[in-house]
Amino acid sequence: KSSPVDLIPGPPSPSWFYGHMIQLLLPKYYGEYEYKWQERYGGVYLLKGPFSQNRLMISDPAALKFVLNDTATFERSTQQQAIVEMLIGRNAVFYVQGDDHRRIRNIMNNAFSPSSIRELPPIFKTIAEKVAEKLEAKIADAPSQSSGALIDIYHTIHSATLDGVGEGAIGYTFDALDNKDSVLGNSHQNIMYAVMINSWQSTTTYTYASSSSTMSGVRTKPDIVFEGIVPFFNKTLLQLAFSLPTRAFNALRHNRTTSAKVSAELIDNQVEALDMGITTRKDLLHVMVKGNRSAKASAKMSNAEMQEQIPSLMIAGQDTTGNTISLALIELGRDHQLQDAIRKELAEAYSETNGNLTYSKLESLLLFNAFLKEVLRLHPGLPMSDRTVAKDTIIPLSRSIYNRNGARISEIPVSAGQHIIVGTASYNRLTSIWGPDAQEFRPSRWLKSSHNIPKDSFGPFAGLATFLGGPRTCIGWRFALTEFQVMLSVLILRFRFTLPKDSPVREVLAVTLAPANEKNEFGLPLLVERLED
Ligand code: HEM
Repeated sequence: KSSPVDLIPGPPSPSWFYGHMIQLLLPKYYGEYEYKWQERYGGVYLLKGPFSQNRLMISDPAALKFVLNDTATFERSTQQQAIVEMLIGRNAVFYVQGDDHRRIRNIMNNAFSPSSIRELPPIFKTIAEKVAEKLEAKIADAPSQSSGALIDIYHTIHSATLDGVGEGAIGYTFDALDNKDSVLGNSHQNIMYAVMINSWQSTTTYTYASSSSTMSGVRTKPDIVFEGIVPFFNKTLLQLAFSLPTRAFNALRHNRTTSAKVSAELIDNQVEALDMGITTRKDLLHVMVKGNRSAKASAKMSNAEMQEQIPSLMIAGQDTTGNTISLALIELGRDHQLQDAIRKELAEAYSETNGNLTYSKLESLLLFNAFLKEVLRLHPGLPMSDRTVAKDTIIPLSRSIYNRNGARISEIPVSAGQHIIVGTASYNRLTSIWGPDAQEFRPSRWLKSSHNIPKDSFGPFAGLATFLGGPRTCIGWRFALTEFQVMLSVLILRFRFTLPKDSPVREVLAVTLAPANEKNEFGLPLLVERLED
């Protein structure tokens, strides 16, 4: 059956079976094809999914804003929903829709407000100090007597962000940096690898304790085909698939049971503490439970709902932040001049405040924050998302395009069922917004007084699509930013990072954007040198 989007131009499909999905999801480095397509076709073009299904790729600002603001018409895609349901359940904030979503977000938004986030820097600082100690220990162990060593920092950073989301968001101590095993940590790590590697055929379960081993993290061809097939599954078939006795599904089931149990305990502890009059905890779950108690009955979350937000926050908050910090260190490791300038700004602030870099002080650092914005622009943790059109509608464009018949169009009709790719990374590189040097990493662009946030921009931060926008905006963007500021400031003040000249590291898509070597193993070897105090 022909569809109105058939007339939208796009690159020729290399395969009926895979469509463009191998090029889009599994290129040698992320964006190898996508950014060229964008250059050629602009802010909206047509791609093919598995079995040549139409997939409308959108990075046009007006179109994206329209799609993201109307969550009733543009729902999270069937595939995304199926995966969230398997991983967490139907109460997860990612899964719920409409009034339930609004009610749950209201209670959660309160917990993620600036006043709660302001309390987090000391928590992040303790974690960052532990990272620094680990790096120092590795430098001390290095065979050469120099002040530096080649260290794969990837897993240390990931443990740090697991600890960060544990202590900052859900009030749980993973002690991942101390290589401690924790029930929730083990289980969480297993499913993340199960999902990221090869969700449906994984023969290995990884234990958190051995997470320093490297592993392949990108999606395989069967995953992509599976993703294409999921929309054709009905609920019964999906549930049947979920009960298959493969290791990956075992890990998923095990994790759901474990995290439900631990989450229930965490909430009980919070309630108990509140009953005893303890209201001084700083983690966001504390604020959530407190807010929920005082909310009126119709606005409350049930216990079952509250429980599913705990694994939701863990899944959303660890890899995204861990990878972004790693990718930020790559940029610093490539450019010592920039690194030195940021270090100078940080050192001045550090001495002015006697080493107490508060939330407001960190917010005031111009170059450091320009750098973070540029990292979030070019390395968005989730470089794309999906939506499914729930009812026929017309998407406006900020720039008209020519359709396949040569007619100029400034809007695109779409039918129910149409799959849309939300091109976050592509939007962040639009030359119409960011200028002719949009592809270049240049933090100074944010320092120009003439730099304007684009008029069609959306989203909570700096006109970037990185945290998306509309009612489903990333709830954790301020949490993430504060964590980056604190962790990176501690590390930059103490160490100099260098990316080796022949480094094979590149950016790949493994649900989130991650650094990987030529064998698709996650990792980031950097030369780390201890600086004089
Ligand atoms: C650099 C770090 C991060 C990036 C790039 C990021 C990006 C995103 C994006 C793109 C979405 C929307 C997904 C979609 O609807 O398709 C999202 C949603 C979400 N994020 Fe983040 N995120 C980050 C960090 C965090 C952190 C630290 C937390 C929590 C501690 C968090 C919690 C969430 C939650 C709960 C949602 C679901 C919101 C909803 O559907 O209402 N994120 N994030």
